[in-house]
Amino acid sequence: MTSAGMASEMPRSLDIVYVVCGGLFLTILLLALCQSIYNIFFHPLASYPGPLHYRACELPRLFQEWRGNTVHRWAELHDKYGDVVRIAPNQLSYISVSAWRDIYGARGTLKSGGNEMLKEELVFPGDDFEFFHPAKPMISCDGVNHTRHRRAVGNAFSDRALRAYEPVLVQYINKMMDRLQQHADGTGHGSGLGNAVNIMDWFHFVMFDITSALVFGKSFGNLDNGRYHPWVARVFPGMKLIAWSMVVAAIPGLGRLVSWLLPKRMVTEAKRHMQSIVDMTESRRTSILNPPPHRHADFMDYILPNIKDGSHGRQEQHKESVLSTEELYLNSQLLCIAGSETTASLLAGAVYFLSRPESAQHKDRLLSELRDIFASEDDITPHRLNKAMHLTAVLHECLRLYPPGAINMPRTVPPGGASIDGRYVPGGAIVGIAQYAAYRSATHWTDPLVFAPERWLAGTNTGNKDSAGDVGRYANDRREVFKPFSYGPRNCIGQNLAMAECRLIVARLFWRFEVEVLPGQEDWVYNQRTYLSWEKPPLMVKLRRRQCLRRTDDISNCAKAKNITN
Ligand code: HEM
Repeated sequence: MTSAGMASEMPRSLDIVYVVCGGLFLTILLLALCQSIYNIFFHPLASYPGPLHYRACELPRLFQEWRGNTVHRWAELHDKYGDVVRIAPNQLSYISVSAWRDIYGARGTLKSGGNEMLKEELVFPGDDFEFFHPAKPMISCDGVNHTRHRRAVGNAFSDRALRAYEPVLVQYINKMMDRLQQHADGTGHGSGLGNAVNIMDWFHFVMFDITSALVFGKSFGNLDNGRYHPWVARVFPGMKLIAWSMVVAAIPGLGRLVSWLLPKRMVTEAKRHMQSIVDMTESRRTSILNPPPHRHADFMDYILPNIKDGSHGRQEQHKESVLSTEELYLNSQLLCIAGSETTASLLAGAVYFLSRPESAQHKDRLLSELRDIFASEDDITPHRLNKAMHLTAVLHECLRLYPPGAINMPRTVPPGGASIDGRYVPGGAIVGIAQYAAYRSATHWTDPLVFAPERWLAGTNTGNKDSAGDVGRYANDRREVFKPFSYGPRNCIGQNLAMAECRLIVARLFWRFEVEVLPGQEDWVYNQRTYLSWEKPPLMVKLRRRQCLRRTDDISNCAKAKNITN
């Protein structure tokens, strides 16, 4: 072919490319339009309310997930549309009391003829992050396996077991208090400068240390070193990565692509992260043969008798309380993260809310309650803290305004469909409760945005005005909607432990220190994004040792002493 001929061929082939691409683009656009019209007018969920673009296509929800803005956005939508909102073509979000029972309540497994809601699994782009397939941790396995997991792990959370763990809690909380004391005295090192401390870090340190001590019999050593153990440090970016991966995997075709494009370094890191869990679990397992002196009680005392190598997948064992070694590893990892990150959020919430100027009366009331029960800080024990009703009310109020499990916990409606809130929802739809929205909805709460621990004491009080305010004002609050540890067979297995840990830490922290949140953090809880859990920025506080550390100290002298030291 001559060069002139080639030149005339080139534009013609370019034209063809343009026409094909243009045609393809128009076809995709047309298909998307048809799909959107179907979603809006003919989809089985078409009669549910929600913004037009959310009902039409999946992208607005995915966009919010990517931004980590779902909890705030769903709260706005519930304020506008009511108890149920269609947040995506096939997805409903609820905030009503009865939806808790309908979605998360026991309904019998599909296998046994029941119609349980199916737990949405985390969908990763590719198989690189699926360790020990087909084994799964208890939080994401199917209903039948889940019963087996709960039986195998349940005894580790009995009242008797929790009492056996008390020395572990006290040991690590003492360590944290000592380190914070150094900061208050201006001699501290590690996460903080002088008496200004990033308390968020210290809450992560203490919670990951306690939980690792309970899972592996040995802590991560965050408190000793005053910094994050590398395993813990990788948890937070890891959660963001998983949240983003789930967004990408939800777009057809993109999941595989991203799995190919993911830097190999990330996959290697994830493998190394899991390998550390395997090593630590195995080290705890072999320590049975040669137990260290003064070994403390831990979860494994109760779980290890239920581990049988190679048991996974054997049908007859579904009914028993037997786990495979792989399931043990996956549950160890789950316990480490679920037991630490959540409690650290609650503790930070408590510091934030109690330190606000308008909360002074709640803090005073908390201190006087503690002084009524205990003579000194050394007297404060987890068991005796059960009596501290105001302290529990404070923690409930923090869980309401800043629930650690804020994101919707999705479930898939089983094939036959189900009735939720008295309305039929077809099989395959994804449903969930928006806790953050439910706990700040004016339809459920009086003064929903006000931090008012007394609302939790209303049931035990006649509504008289007392030093903490008018408790009767909150008599009509719908406290039944408040389930920060979820509900039903898959609720939080660690809730009693979590409350015991947080009661002990908050009581001792406020007993010993004046805690002041430094200026510029007034919106600390309100501006956070969520990637599976809250993405918590530093919470800078100033700590000052109180002058009155025993019940017998005269409170009026304390006030004077405080003014002098300030
Ligand atoms: C304030 C602290 C905590 C909060 C608010 C909390 C909240 C929750 C919620 C909402 C769930 C249900 C998740 C879902 O259905 O997807 C859950 C499950 C779970 N939590 Fe907690 N949690 C806390 C502390 C703990 C602690 C201390 C542990 C253990 C040491 C723990 C271990 C677990 C486990 C293993 C599950 C999965 C249970 C199952 O699937 O059967 N959590 N938690």
